[in-house]
Amino acid sequence: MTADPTLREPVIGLIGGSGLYDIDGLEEREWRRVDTPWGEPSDELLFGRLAGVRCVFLPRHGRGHRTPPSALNYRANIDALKRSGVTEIISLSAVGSLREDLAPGHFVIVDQFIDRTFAREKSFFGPGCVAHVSVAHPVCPRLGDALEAAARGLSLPVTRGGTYLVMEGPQFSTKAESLLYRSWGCSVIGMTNMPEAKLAREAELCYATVAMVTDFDCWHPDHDAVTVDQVVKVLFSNADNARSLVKAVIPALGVPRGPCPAGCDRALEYAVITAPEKRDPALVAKLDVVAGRVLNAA
Ligand SMILES: CSC[C@H]1O[C@H](OP(=O)(O)O)[C@H](O)[C@@H]1O
Ligand SMILES: Nc1ncnc2[nH]cnc12
Repeated sequence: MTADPTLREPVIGLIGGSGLYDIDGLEEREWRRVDTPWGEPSDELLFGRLAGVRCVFLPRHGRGHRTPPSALNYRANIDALKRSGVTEIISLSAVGSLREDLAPGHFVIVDQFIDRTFAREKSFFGPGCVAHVSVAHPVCPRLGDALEAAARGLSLPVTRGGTYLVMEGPQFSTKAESLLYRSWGCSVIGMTNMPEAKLAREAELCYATVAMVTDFDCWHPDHDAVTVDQVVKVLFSNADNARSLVKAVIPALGVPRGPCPAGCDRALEYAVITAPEKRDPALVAKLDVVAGRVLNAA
């Protein structure tokens, strides 16, 4: 407990992408099933402490990598993390590079996304309770600062800022698509960070991604096509660096925190537009953990 009532003990949520199905070094570790009104999360969640700081880890594709990007239950994953007490989420994701200077092994702390996904549930809200949150700045700068400082402290090759193009997949891009995304100024490409980042914002959770480059996608003259074996080779060394990064950043994030300076934890303040008497009680009940702060306010 902290003496100052305006400060909260942070609980760090970690979403592990391809190649990251567990987190070592956790004390008091325990895998626990978490039920949600949105269905099943990708797997049980791993609870524990790193350097005394409470952490909750979720392997995005499940242990053994069972679920492809389009079939992930992003709503259940974010709800499960929030109902486990998580206050901020660090996503660790494999990506292809769309820039010559971002070679395999490079980490990019992205600050923007272009969402080209089309076959996913993208909101907790809907008929009976309509809300529109801002995702103009989808990444929490406070988390980005902490991740950048930790990565630089470890001398990891890291770039702060960049746009992550989120494609539907599961196939990798055509060369024409890859060239198009480069012409849009995108830095990296992957299949999972949307709607994850949008849902984290709806759930008023700070969110940041460490995009870990595994390949040059197919635009690069020296890399004709992406293959999983090529990706996997880099994935495991990236995963080792990601574990070191997590260990380095957690103590910095573990100090009692006030409100998010960027307002991530108040994203719903003016977002719900449906008149209280017109709201669907069943949907409002489902939204209890995600949006109870604003929906249940007197
Ligand atoms: C195995 S390469 C393709 C796969 O990896 C990335 O997923 P994640 O963000 O969970 O690391 C990419 O988006 C694809 O889903
Ligand atoms: N080139 C690529 N395209 C989409 N997702 C990826 N994940 C890793 N590499 C990727």
